[in-house]
Parts: sequence; structure tokens; C-alpha cells
Amino acid sequence: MSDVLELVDVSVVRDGRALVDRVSWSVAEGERWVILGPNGAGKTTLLNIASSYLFPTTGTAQILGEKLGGVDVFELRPRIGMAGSALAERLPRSQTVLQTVLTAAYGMTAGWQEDYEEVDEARARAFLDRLGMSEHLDRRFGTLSEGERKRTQIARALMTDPELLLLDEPAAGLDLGGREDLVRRLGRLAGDPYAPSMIMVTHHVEEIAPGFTHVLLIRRGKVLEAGPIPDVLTSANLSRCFGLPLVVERAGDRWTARGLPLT
Ligand SMILES: Nc1ncnc2c1ncn2[C@@H]1O[C@H](COP(=O)(O)OP(=O)(O)OP(=O)(O)O)[C@@H](O)[C@H]1O
Repeated sequence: MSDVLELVDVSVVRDGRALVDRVSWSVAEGERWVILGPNGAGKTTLLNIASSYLFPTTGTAQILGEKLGGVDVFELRPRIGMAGSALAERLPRSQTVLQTVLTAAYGMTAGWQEDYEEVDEARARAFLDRLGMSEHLDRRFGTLSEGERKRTQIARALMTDPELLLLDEPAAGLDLGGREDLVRRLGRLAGDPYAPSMIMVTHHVEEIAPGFTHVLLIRRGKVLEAGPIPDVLTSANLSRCFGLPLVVERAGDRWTARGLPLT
């Protein structure tokens, strides 16, 4: 299997501080990765490299077979789907849900004046249907609930038929029902052999959907462990990652974690 992402000894340094510190990591085609770690660990920084929006200070990053720095990122970016709050803030609040997804086919966050192809509209409707948004096609993006907004963004990210899908905290801010609904939908996507390779950033093991295969644990910019979920997601590793004693349990195809009581 070819590598979708390959980071070799990558550091990102700002104001003399390494936000990501000598990270080597590879993601093979078809794998579904979770990046897990505490606030400020460097998760979004890693995702920003994977999306080609951030270049390493040192080390090399190869995305979809192209080396960052040696490729026109404007050719690379349409091959990568992204959903996260940074992008959501750039989406016009007055556009409808259908328009929001459809504009992705043309590589834009705005602009409804284009002549959209019927086939693109059919695709946009199909992705929105898959994310449970069919009832809301004509709603304005700015009026959606947090959960509806997240699901619209994922449909939008899939619109360009990406080879790599990046999800930055897709379940953040959702209530229990919203989270579980999203986890089920992500599980279906992760289990689809035709779906792109995926990397999802999260703070919570409860948000790991069935079908995700690998996890990278990061703390203070350094990778603690990376590999298949059942091998890496242990109580000892998660305790080290979050800096307090934690018990991780597997319940069927889901995960939970809780802190030990203070003595
Ligand atoms: N442009 C920047 N200049 C300086 N420091 C930055 C910059 N961008 C991020 N940081 C810092 O780098 C560290 C890693 O940030 P990053 O957003 O990658 O963490 P994260 O793991 O995604 O955190 P969170 O879970 O809180 O979203 C943080 O301490 C953050 O304050």
C-alpha cells in the first residue's frame, strides 16, 4: 500500500518553541487514523501540515506522494477534504446547506453565481443524505445547530472526492445524541472501502468511531505512540498522554476512558 502521508523528522518552530517536535509518522492508503492528545499538544498543527496549509520548519512532509515544498499546493489541495471549525468560520452564513456543499466542487467557500452541473447537485444531495441532512437542504448555514453544521461540513469535504479526509474535532460541542449520531455516521464512512483515507483529531476516546484503525498519541509536540488502536490505546499509554491515571476500556467496537478517584 502506498503512503498517503509521510512525515520524516518534522518540526514546526514558532518563537523558538517546537509546536511539533521531530515527528515521524506515516499513514498508508485506506487507514483511518485518530490523533489523540491534550489541549495544546500539537494535534491541529499536525493536521495543518497534512492539509498542506502549514510547512514544516525542518524535516520533510510528503502528502499523496507529493513532497511539500516541491509541489504546487493548489493542485494538491483539491485532493484533500477538510472539515473543522477554522474552515466553518470561512463559510458564508447566508448560503443554504445545498449551496455550501455544492461550492466545494468548484474549490470555493463562496460564490453562487456559477453554473452548477446537474451531476454535481446530485452528488451534493447524495452526500447530504448520507449525513442525514436531506431535510435541511434549504436552511441557511448560519442558522444550523452545531451538529447540523458539522454534518454539512463533512458532506462538503467529501464533495471533491478526496483521497485524504481530515476531520478536526468533528464531535466538539455536540450533545450526547449529536455525538452518537455523528459517531455512527463516521463509522459507516470509515467502514466504506471506497471512502478516502481518514485522519481525525479528537480529545476523547468515546469519539472514536468503529472502523478507525490506528491512533497517534501526542503530548507537548512529541509522538508518544502510534499504531493499531488495540495495541496503542492502553490505560498506561493514555495516562502518560494526558498526564493523570486513566483507565481505558473497550466496549464492543467503542472505547471509554475515566480517571481514577483521588485518594
Ligand atoms: N502560530 C503560532 N504561533 C505560536 N504558537 C502557536 C501557533 N499556533 C499554535 N501555537 C501553539 O502551539 C501549540 C499546539 O497547538 P495546536 O493547535 O496544534 O494544539 P492542539 O493539540 O490542536 O490543541 P487543542 O486541543 O487545544 O485544539 C499550542 O501551545 C498553541 O498555543
